Amino acid sequence: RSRKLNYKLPPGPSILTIIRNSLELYKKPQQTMAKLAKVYGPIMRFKIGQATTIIISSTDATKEILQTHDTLFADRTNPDITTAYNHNNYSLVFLPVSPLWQELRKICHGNLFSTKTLDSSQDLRRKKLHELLGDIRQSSLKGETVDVGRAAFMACINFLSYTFVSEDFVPSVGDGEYKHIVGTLLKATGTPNLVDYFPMLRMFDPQGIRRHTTDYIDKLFDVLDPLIENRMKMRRENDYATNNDMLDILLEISERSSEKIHKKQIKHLFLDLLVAGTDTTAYGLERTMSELMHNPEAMAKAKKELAETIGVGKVVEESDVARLPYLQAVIKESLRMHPPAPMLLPRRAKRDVQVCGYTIPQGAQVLINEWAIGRNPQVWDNAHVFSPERFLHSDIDIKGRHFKLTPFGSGRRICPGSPLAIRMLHLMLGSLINCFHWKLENNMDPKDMDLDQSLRAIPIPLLA
Ligand code: HEM
Repeated sequence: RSRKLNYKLPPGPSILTIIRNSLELYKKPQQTMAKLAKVYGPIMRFKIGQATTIIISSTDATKEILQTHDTLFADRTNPDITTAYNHNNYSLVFLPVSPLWQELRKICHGNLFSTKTLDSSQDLRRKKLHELLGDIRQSSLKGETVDVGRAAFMACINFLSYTFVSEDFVPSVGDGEYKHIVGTLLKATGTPNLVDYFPMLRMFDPQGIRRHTTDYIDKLFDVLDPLIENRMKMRRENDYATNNDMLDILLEISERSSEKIHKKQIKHLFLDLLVAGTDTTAYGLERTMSELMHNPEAMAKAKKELAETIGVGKVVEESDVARLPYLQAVIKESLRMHPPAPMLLPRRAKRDVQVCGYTIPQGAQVLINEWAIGRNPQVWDNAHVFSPERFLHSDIDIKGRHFKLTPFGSGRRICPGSPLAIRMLHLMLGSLINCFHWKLENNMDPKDMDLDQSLRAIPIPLLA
């Protein structure tokens, strides 16, 4: 009897249902999966070609996967695209748990994203923040509309490139082109690739996804290669003074022990960090600004807190954030309703694993529908209402310990960049609303906003 129960597979839609919903699945995957989960349950199986995917939208199952059985789900599925440039052999995001992956995680945790390192690189981000605010001030003087998503994207690239190499990538590649490169890489990672479902098509690369990706990685490496070479040369000079950036830290580790990390791994690591960190953080910022504009009461409270704590018109410092509990609650609430990685990143079952009474088969790809959990009325009171207050007297955090809110994942593969992402989000959001008043383009009423659309708004400066 129990044996039979042990081998129960999760239910799931038939191939016909999948085909019928394919356009919607492609355009709004997390919403469509949430709708299907209402019919098939919170542990749902999709089988297309040779690939089995399990979609999870319950907190219990999330906890079992990310905590109880973390070691059995710690590898990722490797989409064909990651084989471009042999990235799969170096990638922190896609390597299976292995000595190299462990070394890279250790470097991230102990060096790149440690509190000490991030504290000592704050000046670099402060400089970039002032530039962002300067650009917005220029727009405000001309009464120009700001495309908030685009401004956020460019700011995140600059924040990251400065934190990584103390230089802007943008001038070397050209502003629009960089967005295009990262945008294309991200789109390619998110585009369903026939090869992943039907591996025999691999040699034909029918959608050209691997080909395109290789071209774009090429462009990014054309920027990174000379940057790294140049720094290596400079470091050999006697009077070299460190930049306090991540490239120096990585080269120092490499000089001490080249088997830990070498030049090629450094550029693959930067590729991962840029692709994983830019769009997610920019999306988080844009959606939070949209929610605040749509909810004037929450905006007023956040502004009041800033005015009382640091003074109107002042730029937020990283050290101010601990004294801004409402701003922190706003960001948590936005990550609940608009997780930038709505299905987290895929995990892979190492062997058959029992989860909440079902067997997840070995090799299955497992996706957690974070978006559906964040909007589930059985998990959250007034799940569809933006209410930062829910976090004010609650111990729920975003560190992967509370399985109803894991926008950065949890367990061994939890996002290593979250300490930097959280700093960037608070700095940018706090300063944008403390230094400017914002109104929607064309006098649009905030009540009529479509919160999934890009945000276009006009800044009006607030003087210190
Ligand atoms: C709001 C911004 C961000 C969100 C919501 C986010 C979310 C995530 C999620 C959900 C995962 C998968 C976790 C899991 O499997 O349990 C992840 C992994 C990762 N993230 Fe982030 N991330 C953000 C920003 C960043 C930044 C700024 C960086 C680096 C600069 C970064 C680097 C990475 C890397 C390298 C991984 C792969 C780790 C591994 O597989 O071992 N992320 N992120």
